Amino acid sequence: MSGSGSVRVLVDMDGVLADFEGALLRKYRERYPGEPFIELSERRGFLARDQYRQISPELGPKLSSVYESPGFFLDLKPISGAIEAMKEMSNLRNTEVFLCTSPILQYEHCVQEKFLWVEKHLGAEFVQRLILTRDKTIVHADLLIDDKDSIKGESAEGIQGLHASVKGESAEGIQGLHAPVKGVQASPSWEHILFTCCHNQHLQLQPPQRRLQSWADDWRAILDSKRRPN
Ligand SMILES: O=c1ccn([C@H]2C[C@H](O)[C@@H](COP(=O)(O)O)O2)c(=O)[nH]1
Ligand SMILES: [Mg+2]
Repeated sequence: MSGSGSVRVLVDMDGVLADFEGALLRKYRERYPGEPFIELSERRGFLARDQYRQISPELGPKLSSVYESPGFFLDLKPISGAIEAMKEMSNLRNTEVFLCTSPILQYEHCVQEKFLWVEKHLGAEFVQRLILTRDKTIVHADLLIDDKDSIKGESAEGIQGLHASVKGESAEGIQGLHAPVKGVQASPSWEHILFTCCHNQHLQLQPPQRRLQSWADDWRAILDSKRRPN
């Protein structure tokens, strides 16, 4: 992947650099004080909206109205140690750092606010390193540090996932939409490092899958493990 001794790292934003879950719970409770809520220690599954929907169908849209509101993404607080780690990481020799984040489909505020958040907390030089994509599997790197437990996309694995989820469509239609592109690799180039977040902390990883418990954990050793000797 990267040259001898060098490493390219993708770092996710929500749940890794920015405290999405903490802000979501706090602002949801402010907006809907009488409604049931889920303590962060009880969160399960990547999409908070889905867990709220299981309590009651109308809670899903109520929850998403919070992160679709102007100012939500810009106001997110940095996760402890994240800013310091990013600055140190980007100053390491032979180390390329990119931010890689998926905007919500109601992108009106989210997209601009993600750029503004990066400039505010990390500085203008990191704005140049910001990748917004709904499919992280097609971005080439050695590592992806991300709190989402299952990252799917247009890799072969992702295509199978899409086929399985598009029930009732003819095979022809699915192939037309998601035909594998000649020469495209069958799986992402990066190793996914699961960043611990309230919604994934209970998950038991299967070796060789690895976690980063927090920014106080040894992220330097994880980067070094991907460096090829000179
Ligand atoms: O219930 C939820 C929880 C999260 N999201 C959105 C919010 C973020 O924009 C993305 C996550 O992006 P990552 O780059 O994977 O961190 O998911 C949501 O829509 N609903
Ligand atoms: Mg995330």
